[in-house]
Amino acid sequence: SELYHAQIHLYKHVYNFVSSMALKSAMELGIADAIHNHGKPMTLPELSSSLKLHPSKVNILYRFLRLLTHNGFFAKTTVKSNEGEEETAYVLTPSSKLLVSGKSTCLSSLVKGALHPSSLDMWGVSKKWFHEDKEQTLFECATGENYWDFLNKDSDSLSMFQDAMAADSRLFKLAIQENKHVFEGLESLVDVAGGTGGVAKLIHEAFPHIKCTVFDQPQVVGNLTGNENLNFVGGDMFKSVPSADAVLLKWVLHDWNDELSLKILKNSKEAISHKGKDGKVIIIDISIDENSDDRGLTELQLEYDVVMLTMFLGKERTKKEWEKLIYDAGFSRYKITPICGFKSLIEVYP
Ligand SMILES: OCc1ccc2c(c1)OC[C@]1(O)c3cc4c(cc3O[C@H]21)OCO4
Repeated sequence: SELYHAQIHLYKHVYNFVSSMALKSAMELGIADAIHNHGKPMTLPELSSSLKLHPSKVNILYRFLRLLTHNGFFAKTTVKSNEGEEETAYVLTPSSKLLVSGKSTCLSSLVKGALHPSSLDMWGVSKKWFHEDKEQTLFECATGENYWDFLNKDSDSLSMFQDAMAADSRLFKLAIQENKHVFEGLESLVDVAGGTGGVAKLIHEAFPHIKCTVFDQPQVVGNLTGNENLNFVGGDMFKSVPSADAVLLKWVLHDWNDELSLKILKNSKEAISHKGKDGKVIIIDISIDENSDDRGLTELQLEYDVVMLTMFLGKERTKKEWEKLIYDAGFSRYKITPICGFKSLIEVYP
């Protein structure tokens, strides 16, 4: 009946957080690493002892694994025990392979950061946030400070955040390999808000002749040293951007509203102005396709939009919104290419 399905729909959304927290627990316990290192399907007792859990926790581990297996993070098979009996054993799936540490595809630090209390606790004041007249993020409403100020004053949170960004950047390696043409012909590139240089290092590896500059706030790049073709420059992207043949803006503009994004794009346009028509700005961000029939992808993109809104007063943009922003910044042409996962690569030309 309609009432039955409406209840399932509502209750499922109430308890989605349990699936998020079960995933977080799997990451914290290192379940994916244990199964990966076991080298073959792993039974529950083998997994429990590998995780050094107290025997009383074996059934708790089973209940978490049952939910995570149902959600596609593990799969069940059977193995023969020494006595020749069939035993249930667990194997990794493509999703839990993203939790195997040490691999370039490991996203554990993103799971840790995105599900850290500093990202969740703010939701306790959402009603107050909706009813106040101040324009501030939910994070500021809850903590009294801007998220970036919070990161810059708490080195553990800053390194947790940077580890998360670096994890996502490592996956960007696949995008670079699939889109070499975007970087060919460039002699220099400045990675704006490039943090600790994760992306610049990937570009430098793939294109050693490109002179890469990582540009971020002084307290982020201050004590970082590069090499002959990879250097770090401190500054304020809202004032000016160091000049180069190309400016890279990966996961930056979605942190900022249109007015501030326009400022960053105009400064980026200035930075490539010496290259005339050959200069370009490369934006890596979500481009929401409202006509997409991939409801799961759109749900993730709209969830990211609310995360950016509540933490940065930022936004994820639709294709039309990107077009308006790009033209308002004075650029003449752009090209959007979907890249690995849920983001797009937008080449913008003066
Ligand atoms: O554009 C930058 C950018 C890109 C992604 C994310 C950002 C900001 O903040 C929200 C987020 O969900 C988040 C919050 C975090 C974190 C990672 C993390 O990933 C997500 O580590 C600590 O807190």
